This record gives sequence, structure tokens and C-alpha cells, in this order.
Amino acid sequence: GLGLSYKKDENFGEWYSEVVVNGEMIEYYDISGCYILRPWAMSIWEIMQTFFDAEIKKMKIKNCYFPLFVSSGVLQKEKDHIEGFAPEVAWVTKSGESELEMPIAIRPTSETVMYPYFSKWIRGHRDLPLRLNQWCNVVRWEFSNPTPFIRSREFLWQEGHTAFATKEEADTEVLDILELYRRIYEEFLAVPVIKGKKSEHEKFAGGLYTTTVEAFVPNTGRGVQGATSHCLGQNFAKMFEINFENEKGEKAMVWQNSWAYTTRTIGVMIMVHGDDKGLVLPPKVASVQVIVIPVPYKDADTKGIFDACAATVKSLNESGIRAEADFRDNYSPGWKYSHWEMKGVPLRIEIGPKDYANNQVRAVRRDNATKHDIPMADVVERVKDMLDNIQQSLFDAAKEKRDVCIEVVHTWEEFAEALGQKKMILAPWCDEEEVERDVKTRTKGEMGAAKSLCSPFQQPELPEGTLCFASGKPAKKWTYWGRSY
Ligand SMILES: O=C(C[C@H]1NCCC[C@H]1O)Cn1cnc2c(c1=O)CCCC2
Ligand SMILES: [Mg+2]
Repeated sequence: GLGLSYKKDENFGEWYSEVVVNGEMIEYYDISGCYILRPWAMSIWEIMQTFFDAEIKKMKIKNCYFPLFVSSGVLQKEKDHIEGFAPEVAWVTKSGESELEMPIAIRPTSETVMYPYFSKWIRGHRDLPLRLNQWCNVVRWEFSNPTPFIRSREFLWQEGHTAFATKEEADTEVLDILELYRRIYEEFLAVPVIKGKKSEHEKFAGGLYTTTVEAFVPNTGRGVQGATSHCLGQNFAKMFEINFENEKGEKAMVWQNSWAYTTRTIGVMIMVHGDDKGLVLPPKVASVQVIVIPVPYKDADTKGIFDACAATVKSLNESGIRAEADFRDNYSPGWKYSHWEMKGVPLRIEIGPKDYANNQVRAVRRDNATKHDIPMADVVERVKDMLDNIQQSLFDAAKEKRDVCIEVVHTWEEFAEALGQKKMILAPWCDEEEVERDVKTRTKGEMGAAKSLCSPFQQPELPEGTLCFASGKPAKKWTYWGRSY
């Protein structure tokens, strides 16, 4: 029957796999690591896309579409870009029965697809800035445990690729985009994130520096890279000869950025807000924000109740609230309550004989299960306030929960203990790459090694003489560490 067979706090992995299916977001597919995104998931992607697309259009960024296929010569052009990733590239080697002359890669990302044309299109400083984005799918044939939304062999994303005459312009855009990613997480998905910079070891190998918004899943004690905004410097410009004649008539290389967020965002939201009754959707990303359910009683005025439901839906929709009624006569009200709770609809409105007689409705919040009797005349205003309140309290609850998982440490012993307690660890670090590699080695285990998540832009005070938690050398910066997805 209805209901989950796993509890979030007891069997998180099984709970997650069940909740994405029972919530009708995902259907498993016969190829491992690939998932069907059903409308209940796709509508969330579209709501975020509508926001992000409008924001980048305000920044004069234009959408385009490049081919799915990359020739192998081009893909291997930027050496350190590809060396670490080669095993993940999927190749087309045949068409029908015949072998292809040259194998063709399926894009795992589009730097090497786009940049030969950036080189062709960018001649003079008037061609700059060039700022393109594409909404598409990418394929990475990963082997570590596939997880719906979080780690799949094909996923949807947007990838922005921009070129500027100066580093200052690139640096500014990196942070403008990162702020949009923070808004996606904190204002839409109600998930708190930390803005920061990736270490040299964790950054995008082909780039100059990587900025990130880091989320955290308290149940597993794992950090999640939420979205990334990279400054590529002039590395790709050198490789792909993307030069321009500057205003002094000199030949100069462009400064580039690339930035992405993916369908992983949806998985993070589910992991953070979901509970043992199923999904819990923040109103901003819920395709149905209010579900109205008639509770007919054998001899009560059923038609009146149904009309009241339809009128309630109509007035909510007219005020911009996404409301629907569930009039199906082959399911009981109780069944409907569980069904829409499983799907995470933020607010339920029940109209039964008593409500109808008293010209009121009963609203039930999905996040805290509280019940509220509302006069019909006040429904639109009260529902608007409740949805805003649900959005804010989901964020506040998630932030509180994430904050208690943060542990500040100064020594290796404290670090190891906090890691064992599934914490996100803030530690003073000497910022030396081999020390980071050493931390990975020392924390290897079946749970996976700890890694640096980011050095937060908001740096706490670092008193003179503070030593690195891992090497004992003078610390240079506070850095978040933890296990991750
Ligand atoms: O994709 C990026 C960098 C960059 N790509 C464009 C959008 C922003 C940012 O994600 C890093 N990266 C990750 N994973 C892979 C590659 C790769 O370049 C290339 C080969 C396959 C796997
Ligand atoms: Mg990867």
C-alpha cells in the first residue's frame, strides 16, 4: 500500500531510492546510471531554468546549441583538462554494422566543442565579451555508485562559456554567476550553501581557479558540490588560439570563464527536506503548491462541496498560486492525503461538510503537519502567507540542521573524531597540495576519503601562529573538509 518502507534516519540510501520513485519523480531505467525524469521532477528543473535563463539574459548572455559529438583530436587538445577524466568519456565507434573511421566522443562538457569556434569568431576587441550558454545533456560514464539526480551517466545542465578582454571582467562574472547559484539553492530549493574557492587539487584541472557553492547532507555527513563557476584564465585561449587585437593594436589572449549547475540540484533538495512521509517540496519549486481535496459525506451536499473546491482552486490560480483539486472518485480522502504528502505538495486544503457549512476550509501544512481553519473569504491571502512561511521555515530548519553539523577543529585528533561523527569540518590549513593528498590517504576507508570542500569567502579570524590541523605548518586559511558525493 501507500507509505515508505524505509526510514530516512535508519536507511538513508534505501529511503532516498524509494522516495524519488514513490514521489513519481524518477523511474529506473534498464541502463545502469540512467534514469527517467518524470514530469514531477522535470517541472522543478523548468522552474529553476525559467529563473536562471531570465537572469543570464539580463546579463546579455545568449543561448546557443553546439553538437553533442566531439572529434577525438579536439577533445584531447587541452592535455591536463582531459587526462584525469578520460575514462569517463563515452565514444561512438559504429553506425549500423560499419565501424566509424574515427571514433566520436559524446560531450562530457563542451569546452573543446566550442573553443575552436570562439577562436574563429573572436578577432578584435569589438568581438568581446563573447558570452554564450547552452541548456543540454552531457554524458560521463562514471563507475562509482549511481544515485538518481546526484550521480548519473547522463544529466541535464546549463553550461556557460564566456570570453573577455580583461581578467577583471572575468573575475567579476565568476562571482555574479556564483551568486545566481546561491539564489537557486537558498531562494528556490531552500537549501543553505557555502560560497568558497576550491583548492588547487580539487579545482577544474584546465582552469585558473574554481568557485563553488557547497551544500551538505546531514543524514550522510557528506558535502555536495552544488554548482561551480570557474575562471579558466588564458589556458584554453592558449590551447585554442583565442586571440584578439586589443585597442592598442596588440595581439592578446582572451580571459575565459565556464560555469554550470545540473539536475543534481533536485537530488540535494530531496535529501535535505524529504521525510518519512515522502518528498517535501519548497513552494517556490512546487508545480502544485496547493492540492484541494473534497471530503464528501454520504448525505451531505456533495455538489456544493465540489463546487466550493473548484471555486477555491480558481481563486488561488487567479492570484498566481499553483493549485489543483483532486476530484477522483475512485480514491478515498485518506488515500489522497497520503498520496499528495508522498509527492511533497506544500499545502493541502480539505473541504468537508462542516467546513462547507461554516463557509471555511481546513489547510494542512506538509512541512509541520499543522492544521489551520480559514474563512473562505481569506483563503487567497492566508495561503500566500502560509506558502511564504513554509518556504522560509524549510530554509531555516535546513540551515539550523546544517550548522549543528559544522565542527571547528585545530588538531588531527579533533578532525578524525569529527569525521567519524559525520561532520562538515572547518579547519586551519597550510594550503599545501601534498598535505591535502595526505589527508585523503590518511582518511581512506569504505566510507570514502575526506577531501577539501572549499575555502569559504567568509574567513573567520586566523590568529598569528595558528598551525595547520594536518601538517602542523603555519596555517594560511580556514577550509571546509568532509566526505562528499
Ligand atoms: O566540466 C568541467 C568544467 C566545466 N565545464 C563547463 C561547465 C562548467 C564546468 O563544469 C570539468 N569536467 C568534469 N568532468 C569531465 C570533464 C570535465 O571537463 C571532461 C571529460 C569527462 C569528465
Ligand atoms: Mg566527475
